[in-house]
Amino acid sequence: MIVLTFFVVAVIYCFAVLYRRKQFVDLMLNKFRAPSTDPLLGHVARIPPNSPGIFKTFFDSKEGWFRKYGKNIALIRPLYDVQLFVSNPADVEKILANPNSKTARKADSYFDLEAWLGTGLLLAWGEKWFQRRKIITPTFHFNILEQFTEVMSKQSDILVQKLKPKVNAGDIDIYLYTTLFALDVICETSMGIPIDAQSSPDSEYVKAVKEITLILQRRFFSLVSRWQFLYDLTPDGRREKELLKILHGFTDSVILQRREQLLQKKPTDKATKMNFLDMLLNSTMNGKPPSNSDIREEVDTFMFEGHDTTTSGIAFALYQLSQHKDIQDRLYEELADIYGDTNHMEITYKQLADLRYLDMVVKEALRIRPSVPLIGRRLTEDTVIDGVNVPNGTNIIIPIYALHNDPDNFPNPQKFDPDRFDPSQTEGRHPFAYVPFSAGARNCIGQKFALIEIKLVIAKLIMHYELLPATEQKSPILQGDIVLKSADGICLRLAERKRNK
Ligand code: HEM
Repeated sequence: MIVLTFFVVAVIYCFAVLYRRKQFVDLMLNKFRAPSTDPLLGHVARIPPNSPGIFKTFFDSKEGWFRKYGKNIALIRPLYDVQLFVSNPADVEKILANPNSKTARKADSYFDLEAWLGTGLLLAWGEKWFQRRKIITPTFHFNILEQFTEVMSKQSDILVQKLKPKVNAGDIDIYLYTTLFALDVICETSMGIPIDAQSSPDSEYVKAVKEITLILQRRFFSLVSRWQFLYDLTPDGRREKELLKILHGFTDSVILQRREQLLQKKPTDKATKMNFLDMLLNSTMNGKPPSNSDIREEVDTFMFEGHDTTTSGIAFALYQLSQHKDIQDRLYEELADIYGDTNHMEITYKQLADLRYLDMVVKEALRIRPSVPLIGRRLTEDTVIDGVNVPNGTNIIIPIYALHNDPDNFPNPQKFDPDRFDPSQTEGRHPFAYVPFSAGARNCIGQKFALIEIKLVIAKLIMHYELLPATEQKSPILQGDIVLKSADGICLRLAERKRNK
């Protein structure tokens, strides 16, 4: 009898919750435009079950939902779960620049990442986030970035050498090269551990990151993923566990090596004396040394955020240059004016600031193909969006890709045009129309680091090689697996740079 009563109460409770959620869905659909929904599956029934299909559904420049339904859309996931997509710059500003945003929670969907990244800086919120950000911020001080530039330069030279055999050798997938380069950079700079990924290209870690990000994207739309015990029984759930062993095993080994080096007081080299990992190992959290799991969650966060994002930024920028000879020539001229025709150029941190056209090229590359296509927040207070009072607790997704490719913000958005970022043309643009690194208190802590890395490697490659369009691939098939990627690689051809100076 007790069991039966419990069962009946539980069923009534579930129905009451669903009823309340349905009422909220109806309210949101009344206020925000969206395609028609299935009663149980919401919009998932209308979205193809594969990564490029999902991306196209939302972001296609002609047929995508943001073109059809406007800037702010209510997406309904199974069981009446509302995710409000907001891409009106004024509304984006309200969410990202909210003075309370330091305690802002990330959207619920981020917590699918928790098994991998723990509650490190990306997922943390409130006091924990505040303390961690304070400890980690000095890692990106000017003096340290200046030292990191030497490592980035060295790794760029290695990349140039690795690409030599590919000159006049047909199409290559440049993504495969930039991902190893970025992994080497993050390990040697932030962790103080050189891993030589560029010399051993079959990195298990890189493959595992690729696969887990795909799985996590599928999880966002899956019905069972809401219940961990059910999700664990699915093929994706089981595979995720195997991948986590590889990912955590890798970061554990990096931490261990660095601990041993520090104990023996033998820093690997001058350039990596002070780094992110040392800063963490020497820090105190709540008056105590950080535990192994405190350190690992931050290392996992940095390894992922610090390599997958820059990989995408570099690869898509090189792709755009291969497609636009005029822009590439102008960039080469700017570099050649400073470095002449030397193959052995050393670009310093200070010089990078003077390369204005390079800066515009990189900004435009991150506009048209932002490495992080979506970010999310959970409202911590009622907020008026588009004139509608959206209640505390609502999940908001900011589709950076849609914002950057909206003709109202950037006319003719599909055109790659670095001149958009000439200071004469940026006047009057809403400051929140362009947010590749997000904005506000929870912006990207690695922004400066990333920009140096991207600029340096592009400059070195352009000085050595001419980038030409691929013969086979028409245009990369985009997919947003947390970080923007391409289903069929990012292809181009290389030729020896013809010196004209
Ligand atoms: C092109 C390169 C990069 C892009 C486009 C990028 C973009 C972003 C964006 C959009 C966010 C906000 C995420 C959110 O709101 O959920 C973010 C956060 C973050 N990024 Fe980056 N990122 C890049 C490179 C890096 C690098 C190189 C590092 C580390 C060395 C890094 C570390 C982080 C961390 C730790 C956070 C969380 C910050 C916080 O919440 O306090 N990122 N990044």
